Amino acid sequence: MSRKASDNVEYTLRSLSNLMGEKKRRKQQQEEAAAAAGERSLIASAESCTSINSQSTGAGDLERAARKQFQQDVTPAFVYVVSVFSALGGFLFGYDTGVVSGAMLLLKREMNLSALWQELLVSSTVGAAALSALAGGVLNGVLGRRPCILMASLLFTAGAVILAAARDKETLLGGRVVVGLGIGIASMTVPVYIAEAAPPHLRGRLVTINTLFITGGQFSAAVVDGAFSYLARDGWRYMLGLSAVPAVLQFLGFLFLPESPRWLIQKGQTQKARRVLSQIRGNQTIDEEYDSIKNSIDEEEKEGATGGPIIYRMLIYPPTRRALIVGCGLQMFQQLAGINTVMYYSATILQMSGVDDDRLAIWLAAVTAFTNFSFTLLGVWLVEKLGRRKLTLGSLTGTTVALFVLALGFLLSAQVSPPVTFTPGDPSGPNSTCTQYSYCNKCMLDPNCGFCYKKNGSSIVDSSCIPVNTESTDRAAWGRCMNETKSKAGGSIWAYNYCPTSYSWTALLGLILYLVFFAPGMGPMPWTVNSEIYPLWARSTGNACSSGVNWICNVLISLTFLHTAEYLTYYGAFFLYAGLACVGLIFIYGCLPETKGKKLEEIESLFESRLYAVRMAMCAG
Ligand SMILES: O[C@H]1[C@H](O)[C@@H](O)[C@H](O)[C@@H](O)[C@H]1O
Repeated sequence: MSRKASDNVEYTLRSLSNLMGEKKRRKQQQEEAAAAAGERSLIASAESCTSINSQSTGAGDLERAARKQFQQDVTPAFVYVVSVFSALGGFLFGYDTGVVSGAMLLLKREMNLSALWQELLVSSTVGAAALSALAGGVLNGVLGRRPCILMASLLFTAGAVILAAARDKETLLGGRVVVGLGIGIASMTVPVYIAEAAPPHLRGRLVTINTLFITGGQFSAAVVDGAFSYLARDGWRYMLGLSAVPAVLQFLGFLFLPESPRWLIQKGQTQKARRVLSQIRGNQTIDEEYDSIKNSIDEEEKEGATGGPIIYRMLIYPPTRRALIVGCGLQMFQQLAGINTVMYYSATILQMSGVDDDRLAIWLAAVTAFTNFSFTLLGVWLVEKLGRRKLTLGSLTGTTVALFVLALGFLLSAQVSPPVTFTPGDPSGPNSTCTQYSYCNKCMLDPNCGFCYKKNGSSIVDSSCIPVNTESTDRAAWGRCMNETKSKAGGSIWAYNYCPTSYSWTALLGLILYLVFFAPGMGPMPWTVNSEIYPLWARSTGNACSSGVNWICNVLISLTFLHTAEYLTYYGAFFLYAGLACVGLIFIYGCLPETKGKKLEEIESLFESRLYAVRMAMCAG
């Protein structure tokens, strides 16, 4: 692209930002310095968790008023443009991880995929994301944030094209790995980039927007899956290929967006860093911010003279070691609380609750994704009001209760599981285990069997356990439920993966409660907190490790869910997640400090030994 074209687009982006912010800024220019000074002293006074509790006092009112004034005065719209273009990486993360379940329904028929290949196509992306998130630490440190985001958008685009054009399953696998590599890099770079560009009072909100985009991507994927599921052929090509659109948009946008000023200062590119800082801070004076970043880098360089790989230096230096434990712990408990299992099995949970139309279940899964999205929006609003700590603790407490309700729902459903009342002759011979089960619950837990029944009013009659069709789980291998999958008046109903009981609403209640509580806090906070708790020299590596932990735990939970459910039953699996969430609650209560409103350069001190212990005791008290 020519220099002139690049200048034009940059000019357009700047004009867009100016249009949104300049007028108001000029009008209130004289008041800026006073408001900024007020903000700085207020931020300094908000040092400890206890000061957050003082919001109802007169000082709290004053703080709120000054903060509001400050935000109106000096937040240039350019920082929002930067955040939204970066968060397209989050959108693609959500879209590409979410779209595959709907695409798989069509793919497995058209490409005749075995269960192993289906599993491979889903988990190869998450596995590749784990690897590239870990590698992203080195890339971020060496190349900078901007080239990494550009690289991720290229990978997203290439992956989408490969997938849309694939003629065989091997090419599909290649495409899914390429997309996974993009997801991993984007997931660790975007939060860091936004956090480094944002002003302290907006940082939490802007980084949380990235998670809003992740859940927005998951919701869009569910809608696209629903819409293209009506296409008899090649619907999956559109589902998988459409992600090229936001990927290309992000690539083009990032050709004109700047590198992170903190990375530039670290690399000694001071003139460029100053230019970028003034670009993202508008007319606000940047000297103080520049000096504070520069000083902290100089200090880090003095302290970090010990040498050795960054991860080693992080581990031997107590503040960064503590930050790493907090960051990785948050990401681990986010996944161990089972979000992706709950999302993935939402259709099953909904079917359990009496939705016995497949297509309706797909659309209701979109409603689930929308609930996750809209409650993440609540998180965007709450993060600068409640702070990270309160929001995370409140969210995980609710999530734990919801997991108990979900488990209870499955338990009650298992206890009142309908019996098998009718055992038809088995054409596949006496070897089928399915026809030997006497209750639906046993039948449901065996992946090879399904429950075929009729309804007489509200009672279940003529019920049998029959092997599932090898081509599709939405019908039986033989017998009455071989053709009929839906409930017609007096017809047979095929229940795969669930049992029809009158307690299923409890699981539905658990599902709704889960999303309402998880989405505003446990969904976004692990990403947000990780983007801010490490000093600059350790930021890339810290985020690479914690994102890697997130993806590894994601694979672990998704791959083991079915086996866990087989050994422990469904309710056992959800009781296990609830137990893990309780452990997470204790961990977060004891270790997560409040970072709201602090400059990135101040946050390291929160993890210094004596202060850390005192602060954590104060927060806990
Ligand atoms: O923060 C996100 C979000 O909560 C998503 O819904 C979930 O699928 C991801 O695994 C998680 O990292």
